[in-house]
Amino acid sequence: MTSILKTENVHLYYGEKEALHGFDIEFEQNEITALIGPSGCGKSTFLRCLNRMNDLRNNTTVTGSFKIGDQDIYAPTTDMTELRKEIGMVFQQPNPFPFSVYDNVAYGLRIAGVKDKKVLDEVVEKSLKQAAVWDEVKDDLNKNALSFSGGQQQRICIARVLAVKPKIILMDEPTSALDPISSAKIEDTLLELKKDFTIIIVTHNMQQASRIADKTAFMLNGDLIEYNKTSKMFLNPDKQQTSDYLNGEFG
Ligand SMILES: Nc1ncnc2c1ncn2[C@@H]1O[C@H](COP(=O)(O)OP(=O)(O)OP(=O)(O)O)[C@@H](O)[C@H]1O
Repeated sequence: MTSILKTENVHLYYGEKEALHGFDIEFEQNEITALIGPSGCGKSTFLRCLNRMNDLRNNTTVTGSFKIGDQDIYAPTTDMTELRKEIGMVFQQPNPFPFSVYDNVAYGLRIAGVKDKKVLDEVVEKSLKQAAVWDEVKDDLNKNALSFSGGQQQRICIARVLAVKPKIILMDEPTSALDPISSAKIEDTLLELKKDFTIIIVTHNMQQASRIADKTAFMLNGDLIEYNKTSKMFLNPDKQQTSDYLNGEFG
C-alpha cells in the first residue's frame, strides 16, 4: 500500500470554536476511505481542509500538516487552481453548471488552455464513460446538464472532476440527495474509479460505507476515534465508542 495523503495534528477553529482537535490520518492510494460519525462531528470540515475549501470561509483558522506526497498543501506557494485539480470535490447536491453536458465536462481543460477539439472530445467521452453515464448522455451532449435526472447530474459532475485527472476525489455525501437506484449506480462507479483514483467520502449511510470503503474513519466531536479496515471496524471495532455508534446507541 502506498500512502498518498497524510495529515498531522490538524486543528480547525471557526472563530473561537475549535471544531477539529488534532487530527492525524494517512490515506492510501487507490482506496476508498469513508468518514463517518454523528452530525456535527466535523466530517465535512475535515474533508474541506484537504483541498483548502475552508480558506473560502471567513474567520476560519487551520493549523497542522497536510501533505500530498512531499507537497505541503498549505504552503504559501501552493497554486489553488492546481491543488483543486489534484484534489477534486463532489458535493451533496449535484451542481452542474447551467450549460451543456459537453461544456461541463470540458470546463476544467478549457480553463487550463486546452483548445484542441479532438483532445476535448476524447477527454469528454472518456470521463463520461468512467463516470458510467456515457450511454445515457452520449446522444445529448449539447443538452443542458440541468435537464438530466439528479443521479445523471451527479455522474456528470463526477465526470467533470475526472476530466482534469485528479489524484484524489473528495465526496461529501454524494448520494444522499439521490434515489436508491441512482445511489447504487454511483457506488458501482466508485468501485471502478478506485482503480485509477483515491476516494475519500463522507457518508451517513453505514451500509454504503461497508459496501464500498476499504477503510473507515469514525469521528466524534472533532476527534478521530478509530481508523481501521472497514471489515474490521464493522465486525469487531477496537473502541467502545465506535461499537456504540455502529449499534445506533447515539448519533
Ligand atoms: N461555517 C461555520 N461556522 C461555525 N461553525 C461551523 C461552521 N461549519 C461548521 N461548523 C460547526 O463545526 C462542527 C462540525 O461541523 P461539520 O459540518 O464539519 O460536521 P459534519 O460531521 O460534517 O456534520 P453533518 O453530518 O451534519 O454534515 C459543528 O459543530 C458545526 O456546527
